[in-house]
Amino acid sequence: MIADSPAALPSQQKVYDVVLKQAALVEKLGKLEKFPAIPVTNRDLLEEAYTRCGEICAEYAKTFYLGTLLMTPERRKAIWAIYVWCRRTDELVDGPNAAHITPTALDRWEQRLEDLFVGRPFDMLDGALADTVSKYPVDIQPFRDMIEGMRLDLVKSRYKNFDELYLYCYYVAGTVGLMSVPVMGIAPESNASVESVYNAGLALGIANQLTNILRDVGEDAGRGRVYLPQDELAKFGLSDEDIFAGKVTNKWRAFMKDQITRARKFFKEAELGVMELDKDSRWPVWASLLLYQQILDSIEANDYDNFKRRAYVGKWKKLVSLPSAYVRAISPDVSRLVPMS
Ligand SMILES: CC(C)=CCC/C(C)=C/CC/C(C)=C/CC/C(C)=C/[C@@H]1[C@@H](COP(=O)(O)OP(=O)(O)O)[C@]1(C)CC/C=C(\C)CC/C=C(\C)CCC=C(C)C
Ligand SMILES: [Mn+2]
Repeated sequence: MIADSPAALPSQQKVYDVVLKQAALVEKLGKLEKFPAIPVTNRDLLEEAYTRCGEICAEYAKTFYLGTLLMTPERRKAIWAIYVWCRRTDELVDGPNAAHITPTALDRWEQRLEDLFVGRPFDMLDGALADTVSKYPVDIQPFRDMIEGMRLDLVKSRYKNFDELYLYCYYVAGTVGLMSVPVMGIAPESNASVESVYNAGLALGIANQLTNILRDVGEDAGRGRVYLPQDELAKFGLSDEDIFAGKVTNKWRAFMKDQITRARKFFKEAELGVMELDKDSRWPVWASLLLYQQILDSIEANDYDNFKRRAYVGKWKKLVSLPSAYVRAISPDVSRLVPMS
């Protein structure tokens, strides 16, 4: 779906404005690493902060961490800093203290974000991100929007239609694509327009989140949450009651096939952009794309029982995917995205 086409959903058009703003920032400031870094008074402390970010990343996302080791040291540190900020943001609503999180706490977290973007970090992990955003053309809006997604999670547990769900997926995951592309960099030989590459990054976030949602249907239902479009459930003769009953019926299988097809379309859209990224950034992206896609295969292999069986990608399959991602990352390819005008 071309987000600026008349057929696009209102939420897709709204999100596309953020893509355009981010792309304009990159074009205005140059594609990469042209920023003077904010003066850092204690370089050792900053290095320590980045090291800690790397450790957290390795602890929570081992495969992804391995992928980042192929990136240049500067980019890898920046991606770790972004990862840690995202992880901490998600932990606010999903972590051990989630029951105590109020909108005011999220407002405070957002104030910390605003502060770090102007070079006033609250703690050392914020300090790493402050350094990153001073070096790369990263816009603050996707970060604000991720917090908005967490706000939504505090008050909303049903999604009327895909338009509403798309916006949620953008907030909590599409934003990650928009935060990461400026660091990963667009290949100097790429003929694609900046916004088409950002759009592909956004699509990867959306695809990942749709996959997350489909994998976690049973777990989310256990928390009283249904992250599925209510109108589409109704179209298949299903309702919340069926989700809470957790029985795999033919109606459920048909509904799930439809949802999986949609998630795969977003993965396809994302694939087009990976080859436009800087060469040394492609491998971790391919790896995450291939691994996440396999979760959809696993749901199918479980005969669509995402109520009681958790779809996962086994160690062996993960291992096999890594060289395959590597081969894709190094193979020469011609641009298939919208060329620069
Ligand atoms: C051109 C092109 C294709 C560029 C690639 C752009 C790119 C790097 C996109 C990354 C997409 C990505 C990994 C999105 C993350 C989606 C995700 C899993 C979001 C999760 C949200 C909340 O979901 P929920 O609570 O339902 O799920 P859990 O049960 O908690 O799992 C998140 C947890 C939000 C927080 C996100 C992160 C911690 C991941 C942040 C990742 C990075 C900054 C690194 C991304 C880089 C690579 C190489 C994958
Ligand atoms: Mn979470």
